[in-house]
Amino acid sequence: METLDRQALLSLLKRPPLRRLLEVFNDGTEETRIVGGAVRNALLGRPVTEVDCATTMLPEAIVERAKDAGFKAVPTGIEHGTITVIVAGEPYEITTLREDVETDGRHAVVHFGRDFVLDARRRDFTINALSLGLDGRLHDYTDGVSDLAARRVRFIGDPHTRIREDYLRIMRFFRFHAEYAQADPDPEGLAAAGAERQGLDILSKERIRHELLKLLVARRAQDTIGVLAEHGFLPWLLGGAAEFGRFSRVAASDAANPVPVWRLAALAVMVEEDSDRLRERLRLSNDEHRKLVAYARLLSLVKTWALPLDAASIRRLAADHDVAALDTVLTATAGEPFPIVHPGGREALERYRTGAEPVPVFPLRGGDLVDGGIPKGPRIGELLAQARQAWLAEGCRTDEVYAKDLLRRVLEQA
Ligand SMILES: Nc1ccn([C@@H]2O[C@H](COP(=O)(O)OP(=O)(O)OP(=O)(O)O)[C@@H](O)[C@H]2O)c(=O)n1
Repeated sequence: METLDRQALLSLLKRPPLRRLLEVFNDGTEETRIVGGAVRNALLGRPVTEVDCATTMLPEAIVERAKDAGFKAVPTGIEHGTITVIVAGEPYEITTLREDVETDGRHAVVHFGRDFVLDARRRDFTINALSLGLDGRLHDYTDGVSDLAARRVRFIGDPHTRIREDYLRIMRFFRFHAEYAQADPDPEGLAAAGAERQGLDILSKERIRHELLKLLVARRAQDTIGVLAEHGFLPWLLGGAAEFGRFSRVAASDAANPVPVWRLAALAVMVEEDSDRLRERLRLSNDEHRKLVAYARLLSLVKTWALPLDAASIRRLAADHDVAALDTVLTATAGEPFPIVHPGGREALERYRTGAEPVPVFPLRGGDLVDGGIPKGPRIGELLAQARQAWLAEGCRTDEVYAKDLLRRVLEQA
């Protein structure tokens, strides 16, 4: 059992805007507490960036009281009873206590209540159901404290029932496990997640995307993605094959600054078509899609590169492609027979990746050709493209002598 940070928990109540908020929303009749992630993270001694509160007050009354106290109130999820109250520039979500009685696996029709116990029991995991009162009392109705101390993620009550209320909880189970747990996933939760996984199909792509990208960069993503691979979840989530070994190598090397899209590339992109499928399946942005395509192209390129990748090859690849994509490809494939990367190539890549050496930039512009007497028009683009190929083949030099000579050759040829 690890210790929990009670001091950090109580210091939440010392934050002046939060304290002020709780004082306004607690009186003899109404009660408001800090709930969920803020309590969990404070007890773990982790940073608390968002604070959610639960209250016995109804949404309209929250708005009215906030205004009386001079706080701004924005109804951000009024149908679920959520109002964002802004105190000294800091936003807090205050939600009326609820009991979700009707669910269809995606949405809940909310019934407001006044009972903190019922509100805790309708939540997903025991570690997410803790609440803290203004008086400093920690309320634990679901054994969340002992699970938190044991770094264990468990559903509240019957996992099947909790999952059927919202199938996204399958993803959340793995995401929270990867972020907070220590040992293997809770066997009951894992078995239920496997049995209910077909329900993921009814969820919106945006919700899956959100949880999957968070899971990919969670603290113990490597182990947890390994569990998903072992239990056959990955084809289900990704719609195609997965390369766990490549993911694992990237996750081991980028831990200080993980980027979800590169981890996704390593895990799920083998050929360019995978990028298109993932864009559709996970509603990726154009920029994310572009990165997956860059990864796919580099992967096929370096695997068939005729020579071992030395500093000159890396210089050329870096000049012509996305450096982060190149870095991810070479890290991902490091345990494979191809490509062969020379130490000099690795060092060069490291210099480009960290910015210690600038990535070479093609030194000619259309204007240089126009100044040299070529008429404006499509021919300029063609000549520049040819010159660029020559520049790449000749070592991507950027000095003035070379640039002038290149321009001279282009003009002669035209
Ligand atoms: N499908 C869901 C989503 C959320 N919750 C509850 O709503 C709270 C807030 O959800 P969310 O903001 O997603 O999680 P946090 O705990 O705040 O953690 P994080 O910020 O890492 O997402 C959770 O603690 C959990 O109690 C739930 O029971 N079922």
